[in-house]
Amino acid sequence: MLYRRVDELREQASGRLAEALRDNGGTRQARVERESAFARYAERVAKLDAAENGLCFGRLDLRSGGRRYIGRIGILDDSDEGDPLLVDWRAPAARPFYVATAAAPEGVRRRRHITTRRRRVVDLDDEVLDSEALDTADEEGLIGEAALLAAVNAGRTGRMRDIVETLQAEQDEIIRSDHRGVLVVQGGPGTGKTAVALHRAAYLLYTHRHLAKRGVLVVGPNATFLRYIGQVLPGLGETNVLLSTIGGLFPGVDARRSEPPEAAAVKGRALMADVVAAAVRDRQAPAAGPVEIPYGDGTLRLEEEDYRRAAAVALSGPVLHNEARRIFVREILDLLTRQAAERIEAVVLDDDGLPLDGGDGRGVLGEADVRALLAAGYPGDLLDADGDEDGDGDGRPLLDESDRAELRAELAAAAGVRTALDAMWPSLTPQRLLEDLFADPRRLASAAPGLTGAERASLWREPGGGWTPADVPLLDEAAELLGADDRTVGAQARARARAAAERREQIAYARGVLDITIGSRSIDLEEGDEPEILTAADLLGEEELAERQEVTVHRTVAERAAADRTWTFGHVIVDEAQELSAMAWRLLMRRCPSRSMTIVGDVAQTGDAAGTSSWEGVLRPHVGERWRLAQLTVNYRTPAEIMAVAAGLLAALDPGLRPPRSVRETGVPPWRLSTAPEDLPGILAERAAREAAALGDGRLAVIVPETRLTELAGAVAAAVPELAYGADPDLERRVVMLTVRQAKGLEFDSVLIADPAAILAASPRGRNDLYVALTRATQRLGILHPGPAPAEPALESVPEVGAERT
Ligand SMILES: Nc1ncnc2c1ncn2[C@@H]1O[C@H](COP(=O)(O)OP(=O)(O)OP(=O)(O)O)[C@@H](O)[C@H]1O
Repeated sequence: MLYRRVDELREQASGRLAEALRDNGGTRQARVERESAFARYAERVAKLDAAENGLCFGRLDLRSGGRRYIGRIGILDDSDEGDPLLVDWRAPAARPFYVATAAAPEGVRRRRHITTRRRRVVDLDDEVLDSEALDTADEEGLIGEAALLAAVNAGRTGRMRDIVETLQAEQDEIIRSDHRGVLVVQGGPGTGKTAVALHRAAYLLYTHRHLAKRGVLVVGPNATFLRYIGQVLPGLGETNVLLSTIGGLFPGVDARRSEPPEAAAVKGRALMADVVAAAVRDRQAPAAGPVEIPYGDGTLRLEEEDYRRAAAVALSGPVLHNEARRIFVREILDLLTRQAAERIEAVVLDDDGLPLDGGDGRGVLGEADVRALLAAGYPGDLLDADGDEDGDGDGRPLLDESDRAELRAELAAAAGVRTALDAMWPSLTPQRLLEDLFADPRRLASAAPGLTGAERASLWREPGGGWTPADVPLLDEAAELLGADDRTVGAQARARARAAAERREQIAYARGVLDITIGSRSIDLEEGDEPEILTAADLLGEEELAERQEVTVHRTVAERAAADRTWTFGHVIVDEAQELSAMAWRLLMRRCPSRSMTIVGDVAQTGDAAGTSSWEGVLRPHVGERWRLAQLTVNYRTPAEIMAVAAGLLAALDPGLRPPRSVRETGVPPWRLSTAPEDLPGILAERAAREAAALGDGRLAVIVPETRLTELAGAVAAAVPELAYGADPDLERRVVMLTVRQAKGLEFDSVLIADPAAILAASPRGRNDLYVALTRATQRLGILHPGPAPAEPALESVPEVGAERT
């Protein structure tokens, strides 16, 4: 019945879409009508398509006798009242499906999980929530246990799936949290932090429609991870979302360069904000003695105190470097014009202030200059201006205003003046500021007195060669202090003129849409229509509607946001947030002035040297105490057998940390195998081939130390040709080789870890890294180590297998 209704709705929407496409009436009104209909029906069809699989997955039988179906979207019947046939999982009426228990049934008598394959119901699972059930209630407090276990045991595909069908109560609480500020979701590996964050984004976009206008930013640790989670939100019908790494958040910069972790760690420190600020200040008229500026065949001269005074004027207001430069340039040009004018006057006036006939070589300007001035018409003007005809030398300036303006313009264009200004106070892009800073140890020493010599040395590099992810927050910091440089200002002015013209058109267009929507309300209103679209016409002004049109007709919110460094988002989600440096947090906070953020992470999994070990330390500078912590405690990924090993490592990491409780056991213990060091590549290849064959359609990851990636990939690829590896490996391949850094946030049916001792030794956070590697598997785990097991009790506890078994 539901699919029949979906078909009807899709047919209606497609019919209208086709009509809009077919109709090519040429009047403006017709065009407006067509485009508006097109955007609306295209979106409707896309939402219906996204909901096709697993359309309805739940049923609530209420104690009051009613019945409610829960699904991916809301659907109304075709009656005049438009009664709900299917309740959207995000609607308040769906909530009991996720939270009702026998102890707190929330008016529910029976909860049914419905499993479908295509359009067929293939399984049902009922829970009766009554007092009898209370006696046998699941101590684990799991909701819809059978469906949940089926979901967590299912083979992986290399793409994250949504979990709307089996969300658990502690997850639902976070997803629907009405907390407006920063919500931190802390939980061990596999507790569904990523899943919860994405579902929260979908929930917020559904519940607070205005958020769609500013969009949601989802920040993840790397491109591979973003691709892994990339389908979840579109699959839930939400598209106003920008997925990005921190390195991707500075438009125009592709931060792919790599650098030693120590350099990245230095760049991530909060102190770098002061370094960048000092680097900018150092470019604002630094003391350098008198400045001589060649002009004509003489020189103009600025005393230090002159340009320092000009700098003080430029910095007297709250202005950015490049804006202040415009004031500084104005002041300096005033000074130079006065100086040049005086010299001209000194040349053309005699001691009594009376004009001479020509240059006599006195003053700074030579005869040639004076001849040039004469040729340019100055003396003619001078003589007139000075009332030369009566020869009274009445003290009025020789150069009138237009002469001075001309002289000023000439000075402004003179190469010598420009070079001097550029040296005293250059117009800077963030890129130029940082390139100059990193390339010059003296600049660094001046801007970064708080860093040690070795730390400063780690930052040194030649200009050019691209940017690293850790540079991006510094570029952003610099952009905040610099403002638009001269070239950008010109380009912006042109773009503004274009945008103004476009906007005028959009407003006219919006007016048309407004008229149509209001005028044809009764015709337009149909079941399944989002009521807010209709009321929007009553509530929105033309301006706002124009903005909406811009969104739907021209570019999506995500596209606009991606291209604009100063875009601020309605909500920001940060995944693997423990990896972010203090500087990255500063950047993110600027993107979200409302501080409406969901931050998910696990401090025990921090691998980045610049990463965090305490949420409090990270957040206090930005939100004080105004953040809330929510905890997830159940691990849906890693079976108990594997988690026992990881828990041992966690205890060694920090006895205060508790591992999450695994939701299931598989009966398959992890294993380890010791090889002769030289045999590791060969045996690893053989094991990978064997494991891949046993997995069928499942996914296998081989996690290796970064330093051995190339060597081991070569060996394994010889035995498993489909192996994916490299900078951005294809996770949909059945077998993939990854470093720990790449494996973060991902999961696989089976995992092989090669050379754990090298992973432990590779960084000061080696144990955290190994903990991450150990917790990637949903079913099976094997560890191969050259020589004896590393001296970690947790690893030693893993049963060792002979080379011939496993
Ligand atoms: N309620 C649920 N129903 C079904 N599957 C779930 C549920 N919660 C989590 N999962 C599954 O558990 C796995 C782990 O989830 P997720 O990747 O979100 O965990 P995480 O806490 O972000 O892990 P990590 O910190 O290791 O990155 C995913 O496959 C997810 O689909």
